[in-house]
Amino acid sequence: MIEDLFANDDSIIRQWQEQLAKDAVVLRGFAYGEAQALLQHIAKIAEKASFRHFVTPNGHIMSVGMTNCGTLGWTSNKQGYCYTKTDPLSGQIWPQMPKAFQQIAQQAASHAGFTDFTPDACLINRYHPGSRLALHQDKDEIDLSQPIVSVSLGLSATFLFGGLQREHPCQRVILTHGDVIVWGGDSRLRYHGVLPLKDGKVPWPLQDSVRYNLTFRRVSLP
Ligand SMILES: O=C(O)CCC(=O)C(=O)O
Ligand SMILES: [Fe+2]
Repeated sequence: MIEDLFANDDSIIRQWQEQLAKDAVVLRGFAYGEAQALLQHIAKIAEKASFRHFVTPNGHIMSVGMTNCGTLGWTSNKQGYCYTKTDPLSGQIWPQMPKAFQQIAQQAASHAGFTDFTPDACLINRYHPGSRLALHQDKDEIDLSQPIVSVSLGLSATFLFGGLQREHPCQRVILTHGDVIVWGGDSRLRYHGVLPLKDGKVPWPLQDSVRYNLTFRRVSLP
């Protein structure tokens, strides 16, 4: 009864955890309280390093818009995938990783049992309805001892979380505004992807039909 009273009250942050596999967990609502600040930082970063659609090595234009912050940024072109210190569009170094980004990433990682996570790269993904991310492994990082921390903001998405082989079955996980997934250790190289984004209710303070995802990585060895 009491719960029903608060069911539609967005000022109450509900947080819980769901274990997906060994060393992989969804932290529901973990970034909800920081969401507005994170979105403001994304807008500032995009003023310096705008969202763009990378071409994959096989010539496909990605439907997800991407940019980066941190000392290294993930890029793709016909030659392959790599991390660069500068933005190939501007020739400038990538925007600094905001403190608020580092904090939420470190807190989420340590909540999931990975202490001392020190990300040096944050890939920022922007999805519009219809955008998708094919099943892949995050394996361009030299340091695979640290986890991936992935923060979802905006429209809900269906995240596919598979096994260590592409053919392994995938769990379908609905990720909503403020959810965080952490995967590392034995799960670090699990395949994952995002189904084509559906339009839906856009959470405050966003106005457009959009989903952002912050993916924090440790690329280089400490
Ligand atoms: O958008 C997501 O939830 C996943 C993003 C992802 O897998 C990546 O950037 O490598
Ligand atoms: Fe990924």
